[in-house]
Amino acid sequence: MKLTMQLKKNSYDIILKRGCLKNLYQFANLVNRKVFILTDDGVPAAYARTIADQCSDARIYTIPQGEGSKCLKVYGNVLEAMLAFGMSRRDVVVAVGGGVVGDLGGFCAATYMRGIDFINCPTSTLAQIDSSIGGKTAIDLGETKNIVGAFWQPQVVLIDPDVLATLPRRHFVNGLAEALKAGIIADPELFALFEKNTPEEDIEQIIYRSLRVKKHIVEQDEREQGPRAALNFGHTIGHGIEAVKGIRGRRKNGLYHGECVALGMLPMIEDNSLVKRTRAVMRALGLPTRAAYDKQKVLEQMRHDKKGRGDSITVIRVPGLGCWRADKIPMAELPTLLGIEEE
Ligand SMILES: O=C(O)C(=O)C[C@@H](O)[C@H](O)[C@H](O)COP(=O)(O)O
Repeated sequence: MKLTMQLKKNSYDIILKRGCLKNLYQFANLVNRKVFILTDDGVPAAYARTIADQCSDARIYTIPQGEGSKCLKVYGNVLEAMLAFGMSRRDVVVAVGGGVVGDLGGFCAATYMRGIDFINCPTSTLAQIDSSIGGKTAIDLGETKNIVGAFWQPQVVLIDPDVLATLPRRHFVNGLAEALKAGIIADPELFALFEKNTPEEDIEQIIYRSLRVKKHIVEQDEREQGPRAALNFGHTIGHGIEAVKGIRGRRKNGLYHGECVALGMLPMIEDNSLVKRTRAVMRALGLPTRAAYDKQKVLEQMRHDKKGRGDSITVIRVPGLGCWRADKIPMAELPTLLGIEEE
């Protein structure tokens, strides 16, 4: 299956095909240029080697697995390794890994020599379903998520669902939260696939339909000036919980990104019967539907959300399945969203 992200001069193909990693050379120029392959130590090394074998001059650089690598220090280390490899403006960065590798690799490509080519080969459910397309690249500052970054679209995205077979179950399910998000805001049939509760069997359809939702929204609003904010459904509270509970991979008992997004979506659904159905899907998948966290601290984090403007913030609400609404609310109303009672 192929989708094309139509963004005028930034357009690119998204290839979704079992076994496609070994065919990257068919979609991108990997010879007569340096190819810097970024991966992490949780990704089977064979995937990066499969890419390297198709290049005339490749360097594999492996970072520690986990959100902790989306930081200034690792970002600097990667840039230094790119410079030491002798990379020029005509060379390319290939990310082979999950959301962390893609976000960091994309940001390195966006900023090295003011921007060089970037290719994304996502290997986690979350990255295949969501973060590998759309051009958001970023690192964190301390606990504040994605606060330093750039919009930098890839040249091509190669999605091989076969690689998901090596993921631990919890990691696999984590990414499905973003697909559930896409279904809730824009694709009732995708939501129905989740109610069937056979995600392994339906994974290609789940990935395809989620990417289609995201593509459609990004094409209307590449730089999140308007409707792209819909993709942030669940993230205002989700990023806050992530910062406070700690993200798994950075903190031992932390939660994964998708798990936090799942928790963040529930309070934003206005239709009670949809809340019940969503909760049932989440339980069946093994996503959390409740968690204990310090609400005041989460609130503090929510004030840093990129959808905030001074005293107000835009939040995404879902009035019913397949639709959404952006509401600009005063920051003072955020406590109510978290169920914090006014004094
Ligand atoms: O691509 C987008 O736009 C999204 O909001 C997708 C999100 O699922 C994703 O987690 C994104 O990285 C969050 O972006 P941020 O702007 O809230 O940092």
